Amino acid sequence: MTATLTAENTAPVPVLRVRDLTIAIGAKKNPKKIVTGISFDLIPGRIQGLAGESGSGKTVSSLAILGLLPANASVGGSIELDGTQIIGMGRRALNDIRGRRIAMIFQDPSSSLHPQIMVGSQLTDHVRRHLGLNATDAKARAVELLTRVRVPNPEEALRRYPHQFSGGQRQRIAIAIALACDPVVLLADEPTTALDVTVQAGILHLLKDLAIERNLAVLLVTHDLGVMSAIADDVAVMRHGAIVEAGLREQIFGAPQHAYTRELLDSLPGAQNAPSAHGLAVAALEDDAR
Ligand SMILES: Nc1ncnc2c1ncn2[C@@H]1O[C@H](COP(=O)(O)OP(=O)(O)OP(=O)(O)O)[C@@H](O)[C@H]1O
Repeated sequence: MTATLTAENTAPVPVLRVRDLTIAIGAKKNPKKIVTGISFDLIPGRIQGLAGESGSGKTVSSLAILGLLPANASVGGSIELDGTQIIGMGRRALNDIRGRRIAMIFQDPSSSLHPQIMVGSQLTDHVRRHLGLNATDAKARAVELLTRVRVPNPEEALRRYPHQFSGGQRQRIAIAIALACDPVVLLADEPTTALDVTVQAGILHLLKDLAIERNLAVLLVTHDLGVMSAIADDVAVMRHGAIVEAGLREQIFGAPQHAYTRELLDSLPGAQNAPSAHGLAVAALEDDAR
């Protein structure tokens, strides 16, 4: 019998599935509802954007994926990594997933870098701990990673401290550490918000390339629709803890259905020409390591 190719069996398989995620934080008697039932998939090689104004619940949602919410948070729904439920998982199992299978980069790269430890040790400690490499192989891996994220003079960079690099280079180093153990999911929370626009474009370009070449499923959390339009493949728009609209980037930017999405797009600088003419989108494709 010949197999029939249907839309169903050719659909990409998500590596991470979020279903009806609810998050409340605070005292048991009167918790504050922060996320009210969101669903999305992360697919290898694709960038899923989570957009929305400040306070809409984007960061809290991504922290839930890492099991990093405060102790007074209650989480409902389902978050499955390759079919394994993350919600309610024990601390040991979560620690094993964090950094190894799911990595994260933040707005401030310094928060993932220790200020008093040389960049080389931070990278090699990470791969030695998680991958069990010996010192020589760990160093080779560190150089390879710094080369890939385009930190200049990688051998020398290993012996420098984070403060000796620019903000953009620090974010590149944070990305190298995040990728050190070949994660399948990368959570990127406002990864370029602290950087100026020309540097932003280089980092966005890098994230886009890495997603494709490593078949990495990326969740890009940002309030900045310019950043979103530059690299996201799929976009979900959040408001007050709910997803109000989701779809392909072209649909969301070209034909937004929800009034709130239109409002956000109208508030973009140069909105009358946006989104395709947005400077970042163009710059991200043209720019190189800066
Ligand atoms: N530990 C906490 N305790 C209580 N409330 C919290 C806690 N962390 C976040 N919140 C609240 O949850 C809501 C969503 O916050 P979140 O940081 O997810 O928003 P966001 O969409 O990522 O916005 P931003 O871009 O400003 O970070 C906010 O009202 C915030 O005050």
